[in-house]
Amino acid sequence: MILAVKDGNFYYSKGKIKEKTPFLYHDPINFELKPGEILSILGPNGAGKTTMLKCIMGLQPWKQGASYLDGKPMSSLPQKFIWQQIGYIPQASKMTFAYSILDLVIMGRAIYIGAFSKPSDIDRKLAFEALESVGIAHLAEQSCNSVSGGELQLALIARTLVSNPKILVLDEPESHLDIHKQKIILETIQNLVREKNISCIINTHYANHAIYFGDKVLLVAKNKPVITGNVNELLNEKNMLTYFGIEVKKLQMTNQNLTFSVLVPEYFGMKTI
Ligand SMILES: Nc1ncnc2c1ncn2[C@@H]1O[C@H](COP(=O)(O)OP(=O)(O)OP(=O)(O)O)[C@@H](O)[C@H]1O
Repeated sequence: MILAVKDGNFYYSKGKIKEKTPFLYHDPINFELKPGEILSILGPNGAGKTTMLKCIMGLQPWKQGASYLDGKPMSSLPQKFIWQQIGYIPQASKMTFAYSILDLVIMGRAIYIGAFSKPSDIDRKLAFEALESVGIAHLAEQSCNSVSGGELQLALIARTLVSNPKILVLDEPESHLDIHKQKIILETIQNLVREKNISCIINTHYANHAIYFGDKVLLVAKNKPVITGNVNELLNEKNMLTYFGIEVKKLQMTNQNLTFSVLVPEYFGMKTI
């Protein structure tokens, strides 16, 4: 399935104020995402990344332009069909329902379970395996209300895994996770994309995570051109200064004949150890 956005732009209406509201993005959004591709969206706080994800999926209608699934305008497609294709994981938020973590994940199977049917043993098994794959199977019977924000985030990712989406959309999935859980999430996303040949859009504050995926990036910031392209070309010292106002060094490391790039903020180099 190919997801495309053509000439997308958006503004939040200012209630009754008649003045013309400027567009949130300096330029219209344009990209095409094929199976097996990962697009990382990077930009400072308030640049409009979450809004962009919502517009891309149709949760927030573009004020200009449109999103397309396999060439068909998303606005013309049934909601049920769209949500069978897209697995969306919003930013972590506290759940107020007393479901168990396992039940939360089983809900991800809803599109495969008949309206009047109960989840089968297979649904339960798949849900448990998804919890294992993100490293929190030990929390299966615990209530959603009694786990940490990061653990809940992992459970929401597991819930999306069991629904077998063709397009995975994640809004800052690593933001509440410790460094080991971040690794699990990054590897899980990359394996899913490769093995199931799905596509993925991820909002992230971690430029190095985008480099890890090594695929496409979209850079956005207030009053700056929106640019899209290859991670290795766009995530450089000049663009980090332009889009984030921070000086970084792009370092190259070689390990077992593989060369990796990493962006290191200059302030790390200013301290003497
Ligand atoms: N419902 C809303 N009504 C009006 N303005 C909004 C609304 N939601 C967000 N905004 C504003 O739109 C801008 C973009 O918000 P958005 O949440 O998309 O940014 P973001 O890049 O995801 O930020 P962050 O990195 O901090 O999560 C911000 O200035 C925000 O205050």
